[in-house]
Amino acid sequence: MKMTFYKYQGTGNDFVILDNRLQIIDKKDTKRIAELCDRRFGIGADGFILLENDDQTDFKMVYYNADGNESSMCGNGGRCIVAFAKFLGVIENETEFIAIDGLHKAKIENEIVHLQMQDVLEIETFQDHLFLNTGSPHHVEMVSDLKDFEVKKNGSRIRYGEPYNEVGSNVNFVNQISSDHFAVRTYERGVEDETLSCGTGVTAVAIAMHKSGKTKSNIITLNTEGGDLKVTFDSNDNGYHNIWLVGPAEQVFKGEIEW
Ligand SMILES: N[C@@H](CCC[C@H](N)C(=O)O)C(=O)O
Repeated sequence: MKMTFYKYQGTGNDFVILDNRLQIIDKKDTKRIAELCDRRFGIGADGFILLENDDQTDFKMVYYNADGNESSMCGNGGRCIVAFAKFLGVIENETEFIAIDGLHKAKIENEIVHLQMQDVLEIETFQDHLFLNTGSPHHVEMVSDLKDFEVKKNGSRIRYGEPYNEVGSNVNFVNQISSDHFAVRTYERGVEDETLSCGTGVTAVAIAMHKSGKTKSNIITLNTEGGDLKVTFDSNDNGYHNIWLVGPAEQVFKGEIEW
């Protein structure tokens, strides 16, 4: 059967998105999803996303990594699916939708998508890194020379090493630019490579930098290889609340695939 697909990107993290409100897609077809995400033999993307109906919210987001496996939350994909829902006429400028990690609020202002992330109540602090879950698991480590840093080599070593092993973690390497501005490069599990940006990753970095005292600000700019994102939050003794990931999300092209 022929299906229309849409390609979106959010700060260079790119996704194939399909409208699956009629439940046409075989969601267990890992091989087909991986083929579509392949940059040489397919459309090419870091992830694959389905927009589906939900009884209680405006829509449901189902997220797969480029390897074809359903995974945990994708922040940039979340911003892109909000833009897609508006494009389809499913929402106007404000929404509540459901994803694998729970309910998300979002709004679109001047083409910029603001996505509310889950509260972060647990952060593990180690000598050279922090570990936290912002919808997806993230290892956050500061490095001195981010520009020339070997993200794929070091990221994959950490991702497959102790204590993460096969389940893995995404790995973020960070440089501080100013009191409230950081540069980030991320190795993503499930893509098994560096991506140009990771939304749950920059959210984790902003919170980790605040937790470790590198910044006192609760409005943080994150510079990724694919563009700038902002993360804002409130914090108290219990953790981090009212967390918002803010940035652009753009439809790049659409086409037809055989499914
Ligand atoms: N690109 C994403 C993260 C997607 C999920 C991740 N690869 C995982 O499996 O944990 C983002 O923007 O958050």
